[in-house]
Amino acid sequence: MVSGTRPEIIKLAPLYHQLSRCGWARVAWLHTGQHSQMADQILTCFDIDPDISLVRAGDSLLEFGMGCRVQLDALLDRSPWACVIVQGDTESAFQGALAAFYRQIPVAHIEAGLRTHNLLRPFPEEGLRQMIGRIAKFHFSPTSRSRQALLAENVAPHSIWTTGNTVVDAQEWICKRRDIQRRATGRGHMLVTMHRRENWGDDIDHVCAAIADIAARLPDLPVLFPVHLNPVVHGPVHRHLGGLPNVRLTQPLDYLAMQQALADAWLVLTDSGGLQEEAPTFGVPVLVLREETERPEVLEAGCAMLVGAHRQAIMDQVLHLHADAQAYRGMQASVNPFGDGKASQRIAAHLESALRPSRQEASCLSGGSICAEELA
Ligand SMILES: CC(=O)N[C@@H]1[C@@H](OP(=O)(O)OP(=O)(O)OC[C@H]2O[C@@H](n3ccc(=O)[nH]c3=O)[C@H](O)[C@@H]2O)O[C@H](CO)[C@@H](O)[C@@H]1O
Repeated sequence: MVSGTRPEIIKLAPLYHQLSRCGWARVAWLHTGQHSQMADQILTCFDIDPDISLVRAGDSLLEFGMGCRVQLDALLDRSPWACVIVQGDTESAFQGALAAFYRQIPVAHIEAGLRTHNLLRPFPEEGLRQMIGRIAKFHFSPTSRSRQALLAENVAPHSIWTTGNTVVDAQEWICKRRDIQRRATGRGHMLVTMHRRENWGDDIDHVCAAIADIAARLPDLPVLFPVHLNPVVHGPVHRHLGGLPNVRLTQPLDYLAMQQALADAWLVLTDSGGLQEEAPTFGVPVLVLREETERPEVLEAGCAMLVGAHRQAIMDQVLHLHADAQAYRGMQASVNPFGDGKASQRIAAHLESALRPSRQEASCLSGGSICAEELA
């Protein structure tokens, strides 16, 4: 399993534990180092100690990607890997898939088929996810819509399984173990996160201006903003919002704290894919700080709305939901449209049926009595 960023670790962790328990497979967790501090928090949260950690070859995405490719190829050459599992749309996922593809090792793509069909938004994730979809052998799509997107790209139907998103499995995993439930009295806070590349620059300024407007108009509404460590985000957010009495800027939260923050939220403002999928678990409405989403299911379920990075649109929607209790209730999801918490079980079962050696092969592999001719 090859991953490197916070969201990948969260969405691969349930599958890692599922496969580690099943007995028919030996699973290795490879961390690429794309995220460091944010990744360490999450790995600890999910009791995962990587079997292999790459050395990050540089700060730019180019240097990182090149370093990944060289190290991954050497590692894949060393052992007879049956499959490389990647998740989503990051550089780590793409490099893991590409290195496996060049060695003709089957690639299993988790969260396959999400599309905005706009290669510039999100950039470069939309392109990376499509390219992984081109070279993967096993496609695990969260919803029927993502399955349809793969079929429209001529991905073979028998190589696609619709399983739900493992993000809901991860929530269930942590909520059971750490007793996450709503503890806020009263309305709760407005939770804000931003990190997407296409929002960098003016868009961050516009969103921060909207949050400052809201903080001034609704002084009794606490705002919680865990600020992504990337300096392109961290700088402007602290410049615009630092020092406002009802806006709390924090370090990125560990996963446990983030789920508790979601459970206690009145409203979520985010450009995060994962948060669009997680908020419905707690029935919290989402205003998506993007022009499009590869999660239209959340819009169709009525529990999220696109507001882009438009200062006035963000302000209007927040004030509307704050004033109109009926409109707010209409956005509170009753079920999560992205999954039922059993996606990792389904994925593990499909991988077993596709990869587990037959009895004969297993015997031959272990040097047993059955010989190669019988296998032939
Ligand atoms: C285009 C797009 O949408 N791509 C997505 C992107 O992931 P994302 O947009 O969801 O990224 P983030 O928002 O960084 O992560 C979110 C997770 O992090 C937790 N979190 C957040 C803040 C914090 O302070 N503490 C935390 O614990 C939070 O609960 C959630 O689970 O890449 C993934 C990998 O390829 C893809 O799967 C995924 O489609």
